[in-house]
Amino acid sequence: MNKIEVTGLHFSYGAEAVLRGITLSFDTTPTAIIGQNGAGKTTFVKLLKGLLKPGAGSVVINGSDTRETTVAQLARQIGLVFQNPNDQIFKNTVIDEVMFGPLNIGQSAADARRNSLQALEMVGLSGNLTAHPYDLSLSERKLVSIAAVVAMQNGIIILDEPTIAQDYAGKERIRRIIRDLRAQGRLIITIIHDMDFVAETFERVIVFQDGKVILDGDARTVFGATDLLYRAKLEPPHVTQLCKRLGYRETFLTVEEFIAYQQREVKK
Ligand SMILES: Nc1ncnc2c1ncn2[C@@H]1O[C@H](COP(=O)(O)OP(=O)(O)OP(=O)(O)O)[C@@H](O)[C@H]1O
Repeated sequence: MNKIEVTGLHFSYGAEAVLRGITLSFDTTPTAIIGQNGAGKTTFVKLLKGLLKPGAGSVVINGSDTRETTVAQLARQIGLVFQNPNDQIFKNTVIDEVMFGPLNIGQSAADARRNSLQALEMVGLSGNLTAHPYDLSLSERKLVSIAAVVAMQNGIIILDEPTIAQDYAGKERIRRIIRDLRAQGRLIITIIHDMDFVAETFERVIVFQDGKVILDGDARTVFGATDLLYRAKLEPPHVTQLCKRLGYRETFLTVEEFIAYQQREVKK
């Protein structure tokens, strides 16, 4: 069971209301949360992780209300990969770094090592076990921080901007990781500004604006709602924008999709 139920969630930092009535359910559909800077995305995922507690409303993770659950208990169910890996990494070797989380939540040394080796295999860093994380590139460090959370075997994983500092190959790798985690039945939620990657990768997209959800649906429906997106100061994916400007009524999410459509039209 990997499930999140958020009901009537409000949160303020002092007098500043940041989340203003959010109701959402999450199952194992890979989901992207998008929204302009300051929309409340990071605050929302901190509430999911139990690092912040609701001002009003509730967050229920696999049946447990976060107000009645400690951060340590939640850490066994939900993992958060920070936007900046440098905020997360502090050990001297890659393998020690990745094993830290699993050991910390009570896995045996043997289990922690096995899960860490599998996670490093998944992110493509099995050849770097004894490297110092700071001798790796920023994009590789990001993969180390993903492996460190994957190895904890949480059913729910939140990624904050996973594609930052990733080149094309890195993005392909992250796409595969998300697909593999989904195939394992894990629930993946990602905060992200890279709309092309969202359109190519996520089945469900949720749009935050000023602490509220203004759109929630499959990627094609959300990216087809261009007026609402522009009002939320978001740009649809490049291929979606191009095709709309060329006058197509359909919402295209990927270049491949558009090419396939054109080839079908030519044959008619
Ligand atoms: N610790 C804090 N104390 C006070 N205000 C905060 C704190 N963290 C965030 N805020 C404010 O809350 C609002 C929402 O911030 P949040 O980081 O949740 O937005 P976001 O959608 O994640 O933005 P970004 O895309 O820039 O990461 C912003 O106005 C921000 O300045």
